[in-house]
Amino acid sequence: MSSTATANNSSGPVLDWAAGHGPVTGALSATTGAFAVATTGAATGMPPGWALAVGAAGAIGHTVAGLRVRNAGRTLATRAASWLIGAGWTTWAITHGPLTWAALGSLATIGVGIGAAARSTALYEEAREEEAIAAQQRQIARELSAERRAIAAEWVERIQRICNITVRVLAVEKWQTGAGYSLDLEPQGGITYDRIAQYSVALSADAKLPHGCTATASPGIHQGRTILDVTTVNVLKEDCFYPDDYGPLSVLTGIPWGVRTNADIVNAYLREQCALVVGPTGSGKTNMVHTILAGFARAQDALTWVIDLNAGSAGLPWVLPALNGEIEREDDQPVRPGIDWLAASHEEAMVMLDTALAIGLHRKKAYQGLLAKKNTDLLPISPDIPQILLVIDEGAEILTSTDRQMKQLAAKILEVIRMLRAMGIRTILTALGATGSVLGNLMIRREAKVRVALTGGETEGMDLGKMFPGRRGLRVDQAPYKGSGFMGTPESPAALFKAWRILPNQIRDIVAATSTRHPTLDAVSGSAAGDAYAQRWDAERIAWMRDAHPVEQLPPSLAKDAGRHPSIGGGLNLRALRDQGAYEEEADQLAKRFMREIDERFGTTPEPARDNEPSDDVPGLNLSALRGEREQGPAWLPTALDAIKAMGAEGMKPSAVADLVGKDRKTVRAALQAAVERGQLVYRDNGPHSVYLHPDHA
Ligand SMILES: Nc1ncnc2c1ncn2[C@@H]1O[C@H](COP(=O)(O)OP(=O)(O)OP(=O)(O)O)[C@@H](O)[C@H]1O
Repeated sequence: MSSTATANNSSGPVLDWAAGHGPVTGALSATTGAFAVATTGAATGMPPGWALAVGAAGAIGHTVAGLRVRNAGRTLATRAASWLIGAGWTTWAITHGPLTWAALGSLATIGVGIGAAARSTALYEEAREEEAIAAQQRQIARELSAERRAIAAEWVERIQRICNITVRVLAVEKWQTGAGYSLDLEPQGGITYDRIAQYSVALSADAKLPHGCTATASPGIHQGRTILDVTTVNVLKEDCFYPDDYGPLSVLTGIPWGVRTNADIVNAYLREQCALVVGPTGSGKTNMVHTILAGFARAQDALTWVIDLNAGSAGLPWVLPALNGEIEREDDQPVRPGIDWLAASHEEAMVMLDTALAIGLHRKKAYQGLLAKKNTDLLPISPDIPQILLVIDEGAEILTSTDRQMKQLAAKILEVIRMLRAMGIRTILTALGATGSVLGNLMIRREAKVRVALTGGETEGMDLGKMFPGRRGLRVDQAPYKGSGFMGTPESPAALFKAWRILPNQIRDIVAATSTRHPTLDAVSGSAAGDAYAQRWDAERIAWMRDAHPVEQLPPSLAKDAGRHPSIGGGLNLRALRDQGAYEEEADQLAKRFMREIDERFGTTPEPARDNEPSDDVPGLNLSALRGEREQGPAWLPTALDAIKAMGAEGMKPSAVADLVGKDRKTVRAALQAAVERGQLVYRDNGPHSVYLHPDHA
C-alpha cells in the first residue's frame, strides 16, 4: 500500500497520512506497493499477517487524518477500504504466490477499482466544498438582506405613520463610508418626493437620528420614485482637508468644492452657471473662497479674476507667495500667481468689469466663425480660449448697496451676468446672508443656480427656503459647524455639505504646482482687453499690495534694524519701519521684481504703448528709474551680453550670468528676459539646462 514518508530533520521519517494523491497515481502507488511487498514477502517467507497489520494501520491512519480535515464519511470509507483491500490481496498473495495470472489479474482489477473510487470521492469532496462556500455566502447575503429588509420595513411603517403615505421600498443601499444609507422609494397613489420631503424633520426625529443627521427626500429616477437619504453619522463635525492631489481640472468637467455627508464630492459646473456662496461672519466663507480659488487655479481652461473690496484679502494669498518670491520652481523660472487679476479698489474693480465686458462683447463678434464651424452657440472653452471666472467677495452686498459707487459696480456685475454666459465669463458672488434683498434679484435667482449656504449655526439672515426653493426640510441647525452647510446645483439637489478646509501652506503648494498650468488670454480677447489688462501687474497698479506685505517677511537687514530702532521698541512696527525709507526701498524692490517677472514673463498681450505714463510721485516707488531699466537694462547688462556672446552657441545659464555680474539669479533672469524681448538675446528653453544666447549664435 502507499504511504508517503516525509523527511523530518529532528525525528526521522514519519508517515503523512493526509498526503494527497490523484486517482491514477494513488491507484498506481497502491498496486505497485502491494505487489512489491507481496513478492518480497513471498521470497523471504514473511508471515502474511504482517501485511494485514500494515493495511489495518494504514486504514486507521488515513481515517484519523481524514477526520481532521473534515472529509466526508464516504471519502473516509473509500480510503479505509482501499487500504484493507490492498492489504488483503498482499496477505493472500504472500500465501499463494504473487506471480500467478490470478494474483496479477486481481491486482490489476483492484488498481482500477481503487482509481475509480478515488476519482469519485475527489469529485464528491470538491462538490461538497463548493456547496459549503455557497452556503456560507447565502448565509451572509441572508443576514445583509435581513438587515436591509428590517430598514425597509421600519421606513415603510414610519412614512405611513408620519406622512400618511404608503411607499414600496425598491432598494436599500448602505453607504460605503458607513455614515448612512439611501432608500429607493415608490410612493403609492401618484405622490411625489416633495410630499415626503416636507416631513423630513419629523422623520429624522422619529428615527432618533443623531444631531446633524437628516432623512432627506429627493427626486428618484422618475417622478413616481423618491430617494430618501438617511444620515446616521454626523461627518460634518470633522474637519475635512483639501485633498493633496493638485492635478489638472477643467470647468467643463466640474470643479470640486467639498463633500456630502456620504463622502461624495460635490462639483460646481460653471461653464454656464454663476454661483452664489452665502456665509455669515465666522461660518468659513473666506476658507470656502480659497477652496474655490484652489479649484480654479488647478483648472487648465480658467482665468480667475478676483474683486475683494475688503483690501483684496481673498486674493492676496494667491498672489503674495509669487510676489514675494517665496516659492521656487525646480527649473528656476518665476512662479506665476494662482489668480490672474486682483482688484481691491472701486477703480480697479471698474476697470476689471469693463475689461470683462469688452472681452465678452468682442468674443461675440470675433468668434462667430468658430461658433458656426463648431455648430454651437456656446463658445468652446479650452486652454486656448479660457473661461474667465470672476470671483466677487461680498458681491451680493455690492448688488444690494445703495451707495452710488457700489451701484455703478452692481450695474456692471449684472451686465456681465446677463450678457456673457455664452462667451465664457461667469461670476461667483459671495454674500454674508441669504436675505430677501440678495435673492430678490431676479438675475441672481435665474443665473446663479450653483448655491452654497454655509450656516455655521447662524439662523439670522439665513433663509434656506429662498436659497434652495423646492427643497424642504433643510434646517440651519443641521449644519452648525464651521465650513458646513448646504450646497445645491442643477445637477445635485441641495443637501448637507462640508467645504474642504484649506490652509495657507496648501495655497502656496497649489500656486507652485499650478504655475505652469494657467492658460493665457486668447489673442482675440487680449486685443479687446487692451492696456487695462496688460498693465494689471504694473508697479503703480499693485502698489497697494505693499501694505499687505507681511512684516515677518522683511529682509534680514530690515529685521535687524527693527530690533534697534527706538520708535519700534520690542515689537515690530511696520509704519515706523516705513518711515525709515528702508521699507520703501524694499517695496521698490518688490514692485520691480514682480513687475518684471509677471508683467514681462507672462504678459499675455503685447507690451502696451505707455501714453499714460505713470506719475513718478507714487509714494515709495521710483518708477522712472524702473522704466529706464526696463528700456535699456541694468548697468551690468552689457558685461553679461558680451559674456553670453563669447560663449557662442553654447550660451549661458542665468546662474552663470548671476555669478559673473554678482547679482541674484532672479534679478539677472528678469533683466535677461527683458533683453530677449528687446531682441538682444535669445532664450533656449530646455528645462534646467535652459540658456541665453546671442542672436548671432541662435
Ligand atoms: N471648511 C472648514 N472646516 C473646518 N473648519 C473651518 C472650515 N472653514 C473655516 N473653518 C474654521 O472657521 C474659522 C473661520 O473661518 P473663515 O475665516 O473662513 O470664516 P469667515 O466666515 O470668512 O469669517 P470672517 O468673515 O470673520 O473672516 C477658521 O479659522 C477655521 O478655524
